[in-house]
Amino acid sequence: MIRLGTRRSALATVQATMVADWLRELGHEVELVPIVTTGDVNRAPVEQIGGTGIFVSALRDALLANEIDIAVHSLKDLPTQPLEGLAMGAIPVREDPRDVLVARDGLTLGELPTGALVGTGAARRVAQLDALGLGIECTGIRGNVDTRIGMVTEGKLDAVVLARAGLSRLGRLAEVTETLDPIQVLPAPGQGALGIECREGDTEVLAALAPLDDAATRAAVTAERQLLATLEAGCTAPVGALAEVVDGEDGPELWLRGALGQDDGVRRLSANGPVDDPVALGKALANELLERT
Ligand SMILES: NCc1[nH]cc(CCC(=O)O)c1CC(=O)O
Repeated sequence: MIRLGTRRSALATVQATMVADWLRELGHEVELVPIVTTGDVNRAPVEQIGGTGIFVSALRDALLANEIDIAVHSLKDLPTQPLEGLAMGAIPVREDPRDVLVARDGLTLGELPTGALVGTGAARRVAQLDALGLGIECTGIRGNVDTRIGMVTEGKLDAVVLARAGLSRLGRLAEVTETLDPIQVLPAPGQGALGIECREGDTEVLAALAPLDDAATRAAVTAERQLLATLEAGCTAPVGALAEVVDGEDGPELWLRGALGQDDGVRRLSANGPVDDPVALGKALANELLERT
């Protein structure tokens, strides 16, 4: 029996159930174990509670305490620093990594009037939206997907920006009014991907998870997360990144784009590298972003 730890939110539950179903299809027995994290209990802005890891610490503690065998994380919420004793057993095929707009009256970003109120507290999204010079105003919000979309439906906000992957998993893509082009808004490093953690050296669980891993997704998110780590930033930093395996002249290569919000605007750069060294690519692009500042 594999004990799978999950947060109780609708999105976390859907994600955990997906992973449980994949494992069951492979012939494993799986039990869901609900875990409450600081991020679920505390309604204050994420930046104030202490940033990185507030949604994952309790899950990781439960893994180390042998109360659960695997933890399913949204990779974008997972700190880049590896934790002693834990291993990333699988990174499954990623969902569409882009951000989306859910606006009143079916509006797109360019159709929002000057002064429109857009709900998002994420520094990455605020920096990139400001850089577009649309005259819209970003305001911080917290709460689950339902609460956020509700603020648009109830007329308290003109729009909210969310991860497409979350809406897709919750079956709410119909409410999307525009999918944001990464040329304008780069997603958070790891957005749309799941990270399935287990205990290091737990060979049975590692073997069970291995078939769920997708090499291209792992290469892409490794480059994105290395960029974030080299910038010494966390999930609350104004950093966007998106890597993809693309067809190069001599076969597949990794293409990484990065955005760094600063006082005077957003800096963007991109670079290509070999698929088998995503860490070097992430470091190189991060250093280039820093050099130009
Ligand atoms: N920060 C919360 C969070 N963590 C993961 C997702 C979406 C799913 C994903 O990116 O895998 C979301 C919601 C959002 O940003 O809209």
